[in-house]
Amino acid sequence: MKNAHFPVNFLESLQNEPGFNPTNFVEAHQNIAAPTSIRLNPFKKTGVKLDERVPWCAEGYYLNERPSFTFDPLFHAGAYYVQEASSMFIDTIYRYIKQPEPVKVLDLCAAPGGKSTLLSSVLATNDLLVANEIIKTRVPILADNLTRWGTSNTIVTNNDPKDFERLPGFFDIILVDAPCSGSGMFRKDPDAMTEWSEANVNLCHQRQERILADVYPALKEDGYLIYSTCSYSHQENEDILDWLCTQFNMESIRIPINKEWVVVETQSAAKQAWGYRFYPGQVQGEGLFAACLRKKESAEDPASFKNNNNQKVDKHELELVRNYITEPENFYFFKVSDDWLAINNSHKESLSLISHRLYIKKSGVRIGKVAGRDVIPDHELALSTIINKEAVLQTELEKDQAIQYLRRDNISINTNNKGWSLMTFDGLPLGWAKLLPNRVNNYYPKELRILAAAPQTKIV
Ligand SMILES: C[S@@+](CC[C@H](N)C(=O)[O-])C[C@H]1O[C@@H](n2cnc3c(N)ncnc32)[C@H](O)[C@@H]1O
Repeated sequence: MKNAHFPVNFLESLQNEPGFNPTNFVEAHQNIAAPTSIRLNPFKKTGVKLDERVPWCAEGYYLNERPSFTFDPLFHAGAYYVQEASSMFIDTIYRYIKQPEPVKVLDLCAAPGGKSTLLSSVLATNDLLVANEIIKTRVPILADNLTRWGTSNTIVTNNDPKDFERLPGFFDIILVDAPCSGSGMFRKDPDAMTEWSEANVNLCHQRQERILADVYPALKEDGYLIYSTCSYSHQENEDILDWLCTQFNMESIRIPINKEWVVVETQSAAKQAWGYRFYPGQVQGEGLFAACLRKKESAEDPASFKNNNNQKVDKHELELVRNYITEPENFYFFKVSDDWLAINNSHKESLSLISHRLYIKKSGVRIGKVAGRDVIPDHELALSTIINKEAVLQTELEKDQAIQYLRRDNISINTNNKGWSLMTFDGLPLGWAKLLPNRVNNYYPKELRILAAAPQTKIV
């Protein structure tokens, strides 16, 4: 990117920000391209070898160039997520505050799902992740990314932060990756510069306070709040930490960082709350601010949560669908309309509570519908990490065939097998097809199919 034209007053407004180096910063925006980075899915291992690690994230790697992810079947299989490197710092924070007991985690501002898939990688099966997005049109991308990731302990909701007051003291950890003025993304998205103004920074600050005040009651006593923005502005970062510590009796948590990362550790003016700033030109990544605080005061008694969700179960159908899941004894099976779903047993009660208080868009893994003695398997099952692959046919595809399949084109396969089959690439499922005597019916979801023309350059 050449000759970055920063908004009026932008650079001046950053002069006193901790660790800000205008020379490095301008140079990075004018002459250094934003690095490309991906985060591998620890539950979907492939033979891909990468060597340049993102230092603050166990599964994060830099790539030498930006390949066409759309034309990489492993991307569609959920083997990795394309994520800006600085954002992966949430991995360091989570691993530091991680408790031995099962936790309930809320990602309040979750779409498109970068930090949700990250959290989902570090959570155990008996931990619960609620990934929420307020904007309805952004929920499908969040749900699709989590479906690709394949974990079974996630619930996706579409609610306003205020609605979470219906779950007082419910969450052990809340991540608020707040909507912000977006200056941290200027290098990747120079168009964002046109929207920046000091007035907008102030509006964002007010909205951030409102979001945090709304969700605060849902955090348990001694629970952790992780706050992040992709803004450099004090008003949206350290000032928010001061406001939180003043308003809510929270204590700041200092996160150990390695000096070699060149992350800037800051403290807020009034309460000396710790924060972590990432500047392009100093770190290999974009702008990020992150901080972690702990709630000290008592929440409402979580024991007030009671539920009664004993659905009548069709035993014949249940027997059929159980076969599709590994270790079905660890799962609670339930129906939504005609679809069977499964979620870890430990989340049965949470699911029931949440379903009475919030608007659920996806929960656990959708297995499919029972039709007579058959199960029509769902796409979510194909991509999930709990599918019992021994119970289903599998057809391994070459790369060209995989792309045809992902385009939802007709594919021809030389096989004598018949019936539902997982279509796999490099051993990882991409979706379902039905093998018939003379043809293959492609059941890749229409809304997910590749529409783009093939790239001219070589795919790496
Ligand atoms: C920085 S983005 C989140 C990125 C996401 N955490 C990730 O890592 O992929 C902020 C999100 O907050 C949502 N948002 C916007 N206004 C909001 C509000 N008033 N309350 C809660 N969320 C809001 C946006 O739709 C957006 O998805």
